[in-house]
Amino acid sequence: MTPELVSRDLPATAIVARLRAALADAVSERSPTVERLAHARTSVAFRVAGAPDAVTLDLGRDPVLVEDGDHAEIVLDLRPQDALAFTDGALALAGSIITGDVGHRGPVREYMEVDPILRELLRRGSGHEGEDARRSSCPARIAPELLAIESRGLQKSFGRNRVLAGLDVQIPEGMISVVLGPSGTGKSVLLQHVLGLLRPDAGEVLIRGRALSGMSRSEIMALRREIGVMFQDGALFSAMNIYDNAAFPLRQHTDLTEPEIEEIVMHHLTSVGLGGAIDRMPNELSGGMRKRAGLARALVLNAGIVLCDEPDSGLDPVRTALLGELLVEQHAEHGGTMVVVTHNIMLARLLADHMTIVWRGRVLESGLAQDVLESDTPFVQQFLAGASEGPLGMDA
Ligand SMILES: Nc1ncnc2c1ncn2[C@@H]1O[C@H](COP(=O)(O)OP(=O)(O)OP(=O)(O)O)[C@@H](O)[C@H]1O
Repeated sequence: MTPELVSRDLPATAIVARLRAALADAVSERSPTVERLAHARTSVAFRVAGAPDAVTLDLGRDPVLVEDGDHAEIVLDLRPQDALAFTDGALALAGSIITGDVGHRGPVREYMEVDPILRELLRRGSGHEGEDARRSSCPARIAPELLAIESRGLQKSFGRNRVLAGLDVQIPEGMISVVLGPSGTGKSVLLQHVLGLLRPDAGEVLIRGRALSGMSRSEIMALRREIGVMFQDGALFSAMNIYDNAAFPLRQHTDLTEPEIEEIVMHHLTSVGLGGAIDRMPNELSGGMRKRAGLARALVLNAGIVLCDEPDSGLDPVRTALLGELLVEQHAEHGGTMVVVTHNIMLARLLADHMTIVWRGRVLESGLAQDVLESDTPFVQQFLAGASEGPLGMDA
């Protein structure tokens, strides 16, 4: 690779051709490693084995060579739905996303398997049908270093009500992951375990590879700062206006000055369409507005993981779709890992890069959304169709 590999002046088609070549090169004989940025959605750095330098490919500016061992990234400022346009050379590339720290080095293929954009680039760029088919099959298990959240054999009962029955969930870093399941199947209980609000009867939860069970109370409190939560009902403080609700986490967890807080809060409230409603009290808002205020509050700390518990509850289908689009937009802007818990299949289809179907406290199916949606497994088909006939019964 050379510094001329990608340049802003190149036409999109040339950028695509060069990037494809670089990616193809990267997963073949040179066997480089990829550096994953913990908070970035599509930032990837290639380090070519044996080369003295790492190459930074930043499509928003000229590429830069950095010294071996330094921070380096390739930044593709693309949303998943733009990946096809990008590979067709029809999309002009702009901007960049550079956030977080290098979190992992490993074979680029591992990263590729959980990053929908890289997968698509490589799949379409390879030109080998057989290889395409192999690459598009979702790995049964994702490398632990690439997971934002993992639950292993999680069990939880309330009295005689067994809610989680050995739940193995894998939430990959950097995507919108939807945990889909019918009411009462234990999705919210899972989120409470992730936040350290409930202790499992057996099994464990790991956040970015760290087991919650091994953490002290203060470490769990610190961890919660890394996790933004959009609660089911918005969970706004009724005595505070919208501005103060959104400012609350910043006032509680940071030393920022009020002007700095104002800048952040106004940015987020404006981006969720509430810039004109900052003085309103929660009871003066519609259900959809309360959700959006809750989302803004979940985002202000720029947490690497955002959990959204039933964001569609109480919303009609149109408002649900609008909120879904807002979540996709916000994720594209801020990156990170977004976990959406819902029983709404329409919302899941709209949002999910990755999907986990939970049934009776166990995982039925998990993988990249396109693979899960196309699964021919009878119980997944029945679940996605919402059909009463099939292997899933009341007592399944
Ligand atoms: N703190 C608790 N004490 C006792 N039972 C609980 C507690 N929390 C949850 N449960 C029970 O656990 C089961 C699963 O609840 P959970 O809220 O996780 O379901 P869910 O999948 O999120 O469903 P929904 O879509 O309705 O929110 C329910 O039977 C619920 O009554």
